[in-house]
Amino acid sequence: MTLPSNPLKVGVLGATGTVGQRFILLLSTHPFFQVHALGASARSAGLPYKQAVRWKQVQPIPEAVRDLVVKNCVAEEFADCAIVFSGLDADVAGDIEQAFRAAELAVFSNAKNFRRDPTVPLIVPLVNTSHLSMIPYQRSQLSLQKGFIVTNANCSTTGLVIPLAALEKAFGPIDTCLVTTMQAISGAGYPGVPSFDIFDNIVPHIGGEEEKIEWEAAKILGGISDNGQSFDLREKTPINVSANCNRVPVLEGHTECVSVRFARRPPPTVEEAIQAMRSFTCEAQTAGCPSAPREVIFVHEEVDRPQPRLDRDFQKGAGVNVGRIRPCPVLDLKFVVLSNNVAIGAATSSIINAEYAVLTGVVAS
Ligand SMILES: NC(=O)C1=CN([C@@H]2O[C@H](COP(=O)(O)OP(=O)(O)OC[C@H]3O[C@@H](n4cnc5c(N)ncnc54)[C@H](OP(=O)(O)O)[C@@H]3O)[C@@H](O)[C@H]2O)C=CC1
Ligand SMILES: N[C@@H](CC(=O)OP(=O)(O)O)C(=O)O
Repeated sequence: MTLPSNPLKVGVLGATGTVGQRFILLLSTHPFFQVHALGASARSAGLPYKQAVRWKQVQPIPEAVRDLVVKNCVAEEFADCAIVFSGLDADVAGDIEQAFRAAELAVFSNAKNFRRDPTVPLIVPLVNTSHLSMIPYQRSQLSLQKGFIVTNANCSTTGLVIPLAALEKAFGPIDTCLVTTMQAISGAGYPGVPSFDIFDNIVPHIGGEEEKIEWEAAKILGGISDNGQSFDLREKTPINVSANCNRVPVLEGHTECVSVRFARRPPPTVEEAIQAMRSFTCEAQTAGCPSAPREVIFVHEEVDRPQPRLDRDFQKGAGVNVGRIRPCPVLDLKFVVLSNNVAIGAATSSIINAEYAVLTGVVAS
């Protein structure tokens, strides 16, 4: 593992948005990274950050970025950044991130645009940091020396696959998974869902969300071919996921009710599943990533937990909360997951991915 001798200069694209603001806060005290450049739309470019942003965080804007002038998202303006984090709106993220990669920049993105790309890793850092091994092939396909794109997953996918990974590690493949989400309004960015739609209400549709969860789980939980040139997408051990997604009047924290069936018979008991989740560890912890949670999965014993208001900030939102692990009379087991959609569901994941890339030499420090 290589610890950087000096802080690395990093850029944040979409710095004024919901995810961008979380990047700013997390990076302002980061031991490896120093915010050097901020990018957003033409509406914000040219303004000091404090003027461009509609700041919605509890903590004040960090001193070091208050007066940084926001730039247009063009690669030349970020040329001296070792890493660029992207919290860009998906409508523009595709072209911008591709241009940054072509300019030999290392891009860690929250946007959906490249998640299905056959050479782009889709990494939930508490599950599959090993997929970074695809980077040499991605670079070779584009004749690049340093540039690449790594994505992190949809926020609901992220909360789901972490307990699934723990269960699969202990008990082998899960073949069926039913999940019903209750997703916070911050997931829709700012200003997001109109108050008239969400106050005193539940909206039983989030465009494209169910398809993303159903597809992304297999890429994350699957392996990489022996030659390091393709993701296996679980062809040999299919994991069939069916998702129902709902927007609920919660500010932060996505809750998911999950039922699973294992390929192996007999399936694990509730006690065995609790033990597997509690003892689950990941490479990001072993490697010493500073933003990795101490406990990947915190299993609650109380019958009425996890709850978003009480549990979303546990471990700064970097791990996941699981509760109510119990037998399922239709499949094998069922449980509830709570993950912080703007932390491990977004900015924290990108940052841990970047920390791991630095520690393992994928990004030179
Ligand atoms: N919110 C969440 O929980 C999660 C979000 N994501 C993904 O992360 C990304 C950001 O989401 P979120 O922060 O919620 O979105 P927001 O709408 O809050 O922020 C979008 C950002 O994109 C910038 N932007 C918009 N248009 C352009 C443009 N033409 N050129 C350059 N920059 C532009 C905005 O800048 P300006 O202020 O100048 O308009 C703003 O900084 C999205 O792709 C989203 O899908 C992923 C996981 C979770
Ligand atoms: N769709 C998620 C947030 C999001 O932007 O997802 P994605 O990054 O997959 O587009 C939510 O509304 O809670």
